[in-house]
Amino acid sequence: MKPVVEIEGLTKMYKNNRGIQDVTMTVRQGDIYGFFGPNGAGKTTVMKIMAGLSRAQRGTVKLLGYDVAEQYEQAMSKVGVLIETAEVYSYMSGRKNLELAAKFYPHVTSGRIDEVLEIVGLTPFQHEKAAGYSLGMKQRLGLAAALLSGPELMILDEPTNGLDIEGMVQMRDIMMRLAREQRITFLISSHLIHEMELMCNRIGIIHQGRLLCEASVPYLLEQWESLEAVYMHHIQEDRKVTLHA
Ligand SMILES: Nc1ncnc2c1ncn2[C@@H]1O[C@H](COP(=O)(O)OP(=O)(O)OP(=O)(O)O)[C@@H](O)[C@H]1O
Repeated sequence: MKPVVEIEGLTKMYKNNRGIQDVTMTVRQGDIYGFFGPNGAGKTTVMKIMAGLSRAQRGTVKLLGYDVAEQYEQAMSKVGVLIETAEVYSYMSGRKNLELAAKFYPHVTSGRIDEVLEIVGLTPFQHEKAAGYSLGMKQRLGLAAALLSGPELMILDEPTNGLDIEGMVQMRDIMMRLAREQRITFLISSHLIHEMELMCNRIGIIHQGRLLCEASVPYLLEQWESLEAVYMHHIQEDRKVTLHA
């Protein structure tokens, strides 16, 4: 499978000496790649650099073969992004929010807005003000906005964060259906390991700014009882290395 995301040696350290160090990872076409790490591990930092919202000090990011820092427009042309919580104008209806987002894409038609509303299950609520939407509905509206341009790759930072069980299941079902039926590749960050186990075929584990492991989920589950066990093993090994360094 050809790589859709190629990240090499990505480093960005903030003044407080936190950040990410030498992160190298690969997402292949058709993956639902789980980018797993606890709070503060560095997931958002990596994703912001990927989306061109922040600059790395070292390293490169290629999306669909294009370097984000040097060929930004080509790199992002088939990429949908949802970083942190969806930006939703609550005084507008769900549909009006999408019409506003569609202005960034000259080729997006009103028919495409109908399609994405249908995909995320918001068709019956499209004319209601977003102020009355639940958090899950707002996240699904954000997902719809990210889908407008018909992306091949979706970069989603904690898309299920803060959702209740029903909201999580709905979001997960939509993403898995899009991957299966529309062959969209997903890079999804989360601090919920069970979510990753249910949804992802590959996983990258980041801890304190460093990628500790990248592997296929079925391969890991042949050797370990759960991804939680994989994670605990890797952070314990990492602590030993840090202790002896
Ligand atoms: N602008 C900033 N200035 C200083 N430190 C920052 C800044 N942004 C992030 N950090 C620090 O860098 C580290 C990585 O943060 P990041 O937000 O990328 O982690 P995360 O894995 O996305 O965590 P979370 O799930 O809590 O969002 C954290 O220790 C955080 O405190």
